[in-house]
Formats: sequence, C-alpha cells, structure tokens
Amino acid sequence: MTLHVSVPAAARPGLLASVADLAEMEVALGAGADIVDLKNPAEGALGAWGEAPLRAAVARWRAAGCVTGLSATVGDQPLDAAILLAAARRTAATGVPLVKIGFPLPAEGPGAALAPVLDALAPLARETRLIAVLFADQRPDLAALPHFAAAGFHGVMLDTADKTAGGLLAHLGVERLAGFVAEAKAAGLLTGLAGSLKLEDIAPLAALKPHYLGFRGALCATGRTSALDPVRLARVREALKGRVTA
Ligand SMILES: O=C[C@H](O)COP(=O)(O)O
Repeated sequence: MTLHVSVPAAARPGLLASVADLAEMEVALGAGADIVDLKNPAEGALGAWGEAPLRAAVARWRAAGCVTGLSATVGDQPLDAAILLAAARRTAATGVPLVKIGFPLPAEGPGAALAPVLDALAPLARETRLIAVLFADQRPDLAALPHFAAAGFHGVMLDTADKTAGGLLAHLGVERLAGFVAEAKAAGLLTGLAGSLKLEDIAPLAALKPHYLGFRGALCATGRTSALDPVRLARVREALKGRVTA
C-alpha cells in the first residue's frame, strides 16, 4: 500500500501532532511530526479550523514541499450523511490532503446508520484521502472496518470523544486494540491510535505497530486546549523513536 505520508511503513509508529493554529504548525513541522493535524481542541474532540487558516496551512505545507503528512478534522458532527458530506467537502476544498471525519455512535445505537453515510462519502473518497475516526469510548463496531475500506477510505483511527473520561487504554484493552490495528491494516487502511495518550502509553501501543500515534493533550503544558509545548512535543517524538523510556 502507498501511504502518501512520511509515516514509517514498518518499524515504529509515526507521530501525528494536533495543532491549533499556524504558529503551532511551525513548531510541529520543526519537531519532525509525521502528520501535522489541523484541529481546534477548544471546540471538541474533532474541532475544526476555519477556512482561511486551513488554506494558509495548505499553502505553508506546499511551500515546505508537501513532505509531511497534513490532516484536518471536519468538526464534531452527528452521524448524518448530508451533514458529514458537507463538512468533509468544505475541508477537502481547502486542499488539505487528509480529511478526518468522526463517526460517533448514534443515540439509538449502531444499527444501519453507517451504510447511508458511507454511500454518501464514497464519491468524495475517490478525490480526497478520507480518514474515519472511531471513538474508543463509544464501543466502536470494529467489524465495520472493511466497510470503510470498501467505501474508498484511505485510513481509520481510534480516538476518544470525551476527553475527561480517560485515555484510549482505559476504554479498549491491548488485545482489542491489536485486533483493530491488524484488521485495519489487513483492509489496506492507514491506521492510527489516539485518545489522551501519555508518554507511558507509547511503548505498549507502538508494539501493536499502528502506522501512527496521535497526540494533543500530552503535547501541552496544561491540558489539550492550552498551547503546544515544544519540550513535551520533543519528548513524545523521542519516545516514539524508542530513545527514551516512559
Ligand atoms: O488526533 C489526535 C488527537 O488530537 C488526540 O488528542 P488528545 O491526545 O488530546 O486526546
């Protein structure tokens, strides 16, 4: 599979760093993040950037040679085909190469709600690389992974929706996560893990060999809505390279 981003295919997982503005994007680029993830943490788990800063980030990324992966979130949206398609189209229109779309569990349960959403997004998936984000704290249906691949999604990742309710490993055990990574990779999907990850989570999660691990809160001094801290970012970068023990 061609990954289209500079995430190492084998070896250790790459670093996805969520950044809240253009200044933080510079810090993440300088620190060697493999995927710079444009996200507004103040507006929720998948808070979106505005259109003008997204376009500015794409211009900066292009000026830097498009070497690093660049993703953006489309905002926290309900599992509704029209709403998700409009949000994904808005983000894709700015030129961001990886568009992250959350798939929250609908209030009435998983049911058949996913199929019409994937049908609606499949044409866009032929033009833009879409990443599905499933939420570990909402008991995601991992059997759905092949459906994302069939709809043309480029990747899938696990995150957490409620940032006050514990990290990824508080919701899904290592065995379940190993199954997620194996099934997603078997379906040919770029595969990521995130959700209030801390330094000490890196070793057990890296052992599962996802393509990347995603961080925001651990990169900030006083919580995920505070400013990115270059020192913490460097520590996470080094830990992902296996150079420090958490
Ligand atoms: O996509 C990754 C997320 O931004 C992770 O955020 P978090 O570490 O605060 O849960």
